[in-house]
Amino acid sequence: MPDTELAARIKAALGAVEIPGGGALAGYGGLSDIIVTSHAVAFAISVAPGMEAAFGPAREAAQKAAEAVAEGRKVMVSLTSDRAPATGQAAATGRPGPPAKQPVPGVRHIIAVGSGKGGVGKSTVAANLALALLAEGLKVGLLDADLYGPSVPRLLGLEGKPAVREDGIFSPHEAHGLKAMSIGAMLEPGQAVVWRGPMATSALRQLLRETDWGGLDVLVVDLPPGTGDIHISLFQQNEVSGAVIVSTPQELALIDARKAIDMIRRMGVPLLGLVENMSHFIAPDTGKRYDIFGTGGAQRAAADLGIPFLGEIPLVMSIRERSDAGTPVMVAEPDGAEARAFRAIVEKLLADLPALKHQDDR
Ligand SMILES: Nc1ncnc2c1ncn2[C@@H]1O[C@H](COP(=O)(O)OP(=O)(O)OP(=O)(O)O)[C@@H](O)[C@H]1O
Repeated sequence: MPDTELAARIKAALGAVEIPGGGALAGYGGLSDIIVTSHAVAFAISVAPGMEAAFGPAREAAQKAAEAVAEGRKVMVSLTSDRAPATGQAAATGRPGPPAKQPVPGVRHIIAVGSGKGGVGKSTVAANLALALLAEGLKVGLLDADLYGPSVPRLLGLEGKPAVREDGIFSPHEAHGLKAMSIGAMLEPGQAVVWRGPMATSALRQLLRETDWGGLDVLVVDLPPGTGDIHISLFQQNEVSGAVIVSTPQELALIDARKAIDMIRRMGVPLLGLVENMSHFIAPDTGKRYDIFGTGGAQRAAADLGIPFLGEIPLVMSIRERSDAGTPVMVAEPDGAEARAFRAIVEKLLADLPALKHQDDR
């Protein structure tokens, strides 16, 4: 059935969902467009501040009504208000504050990997760092939250969509020893642009919290480039142990990286450090190093910003070729120089965050 037809059927089903104050959800002005992909259905209900709890039952009823006609697709209904509800101390003082941070079930630590701009190799670094953590004997997952360019399926060679259990919980893909989920599995090519704001954050929440991670020591989250709704939602709603920023040596990328770093700082998430990717070129025939972009830019920037410099990854054809073939260099050439560079970064991370290794800290 064409997507628009299914969207119309879902809207019709929402005609039976009552909203507070009377009337049906289908005719409510705060109901967003209904997005239908081959695997998922998503829509948002936006309510006045303070009305979130009152709309809770309507949201649940909407979820059930949509599921009944969604032909097996995962249904994501988000409830949003213009202002975050007041909680904790903020509530006591009458001031609005962000919702409390929550641990993710089945996950001890989250490490977010971000970048100022796209195309700097953030996903490549995230996947190889996840594999280097795995090589340290940790149980590791990789969540691709890069809505605008999900690349984890290509990097890890994932095929098809993740299985959904009867209770609606995702069973993640398993690849190279990692548990992996990608927001890409929920999207049609070219559809990312419509998944803005509440819909994107709702997708992230469900991927995080409605996946059977099965007891991970660390979940590496590949963020979209820059700063946006996904970042705010991840950092505000979840306990994140730290963030790694990936940058290329070019100054422009570093300026963008500074913005991302400032934002992470403001959100109170520990900055684990900066990784310089594509830092220099190694000639495949002679093994000679060429500093094509100049040297030390990221290292100086890290020092200026007062965050650790975690290390540099060379620009090498094999990293690209291995990634495109679905077998990251950490798996394909575990003893090579590039894999050693990723392992060295992970050693620094573990030294700075020893709790990652200690299983009994929660
Ligand atoms: N060190 C490297 N050497 C060679 N090629 C690399 C290296 N790092 C990444 N690449 C290649 O650069 C391209 C972009 O990498 P990747 O998708 O990881 O970047 P990204 O920052 O996550 O991009 P986006 O923001 O679009 O998701 C890919 O083709 C990847 O294989």
